[in-house]
Amino acid sequence: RPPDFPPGPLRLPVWGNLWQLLLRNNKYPMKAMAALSKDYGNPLLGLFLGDFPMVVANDLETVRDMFSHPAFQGRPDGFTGRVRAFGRLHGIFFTDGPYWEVQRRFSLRHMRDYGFGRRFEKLEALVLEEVQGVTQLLRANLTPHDADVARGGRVLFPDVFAAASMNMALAVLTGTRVTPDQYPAARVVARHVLEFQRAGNAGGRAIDATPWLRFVAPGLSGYTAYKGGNDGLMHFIQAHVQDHKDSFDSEIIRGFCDKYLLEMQKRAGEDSSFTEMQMVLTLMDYIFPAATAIPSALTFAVIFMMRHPEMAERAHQEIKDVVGLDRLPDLNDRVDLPYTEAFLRETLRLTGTPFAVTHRATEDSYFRGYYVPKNTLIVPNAWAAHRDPNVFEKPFEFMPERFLQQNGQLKKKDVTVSFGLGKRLCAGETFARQNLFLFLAALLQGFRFAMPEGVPVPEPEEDAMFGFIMTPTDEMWIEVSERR
Ligand code: HEM
Repeated sequence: RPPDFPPGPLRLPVWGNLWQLLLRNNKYPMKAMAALSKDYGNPLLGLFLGDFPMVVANDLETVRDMFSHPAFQGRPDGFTGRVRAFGRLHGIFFTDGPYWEVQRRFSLRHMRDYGFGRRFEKLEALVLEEVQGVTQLLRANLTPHDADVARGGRVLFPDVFAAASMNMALAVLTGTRVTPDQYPAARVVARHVLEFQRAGNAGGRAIDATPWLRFVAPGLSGYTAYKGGNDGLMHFIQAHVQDHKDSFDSEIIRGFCDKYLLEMQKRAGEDSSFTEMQMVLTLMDYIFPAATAIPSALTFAVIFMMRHPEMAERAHQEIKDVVGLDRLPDLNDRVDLPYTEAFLRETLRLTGTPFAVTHRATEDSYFRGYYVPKNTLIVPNAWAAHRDPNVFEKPFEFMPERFLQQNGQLKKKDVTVSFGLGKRLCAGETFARQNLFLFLAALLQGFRFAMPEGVPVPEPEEDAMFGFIMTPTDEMWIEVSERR
């Protein structure tokens, strides 16, 4: 252990402290880390993942400071990032430094033109069409293309949201959408991406410590799911890119993909980071959270609706009073629906990304008086931060009202870190929050949900699946009834 490194257990051979984490809790590494941090009486834990030093923050204040530390804005250069793009680092999630800055800034600046990250009537209308499509399906107005997600009065979650959610991102990225006859194929892609999400996240994975595991145990190490999930999405995106290249017209820019092609044309001959591979990975980075994080968060919200019917009822009444039942809630209603918004925030607090996405120290530095060498893995344990008893009363309980003032209005400040903080803040936060709200409000307005007889309602704290994001239990067929 380096001198002045944060406290932690003895480093063991091969996997370093992964052994102790697995012993402590082999299902949820974020819980194992929180428990170890308690043992050492310190919110900051110093561990080793194989040969990599790793520093983990385990309470809200330390997590927030960690996110903002200027030396902690890198990403690990490891197996997880490189395997996505044939051994190179591309895209937004897994890059850092000037390359990442240029690419993140370019994507956000130009995606804004199509409504990403702001209010934009055209995109909002399109999203509401997608919400409408899902509510039609939930009302059992089924088309021949719905058989994979709706049968016998039951609907498959989170898959039911996948195509609609991908369409919202495609509207910005390519200006196209998947038509209902292509929904089953799009849902297969989203399933692949879900496997990718579940296989990922340095900080809990043996394959990051010992990449050779993929040769010995490709299935068990998560390699097959990770690589398969990535390749499934890559083929989907590459087909879109090929279509856009074939029909490209610099006078008619249909979305971010065309903007990127134009930029590549402008920079032809230059040694620049604007390459086709970077474009493909950027599109993938914006579509994979849309295909999985939004459907998973909505499914968790449905689970909380089943676990707390009285709270679903309260939100329903709020929507009924403000919007009525004859039209879908829209973004203008958002400010008048504080309980619905609080329901969403509470869902994200208790689910979401357990470790955000692992960061990397880009130089030797000190944090909270401890030495953190360059290239240390930086892990903000958001799971623990969101259960910090010094900040959240009854932290394990689902209590939307914790986000409300006495007068029922939303609290001005939201201290949670569901989307991270600082320079690496989730690039899709506004887009995600807006669209999650629109879908959730429609679900609360129009429907009740129940597990089939004899099947218990899941308890996310015990049975959600770990990965980059927490995802709901697999194969959730839920009974849906319409509110009248
Ligand atoms: C429930 C929904 C979502 C949650 C909870 C969420 C959360 C997060 C978190 C915690 C991070 C990592 C922040 C960090 O490294 O410190 C992140 C990164 C990111 N998110 Fe999201 N996200 C969601 C949806 C979306 C959506 C819908 C998109 C795009 C359409 C998106 C795009 C991104 C991108 C591109 C990054 C990488 C940012 C970077 O490395 O610079 N996210 N997200």
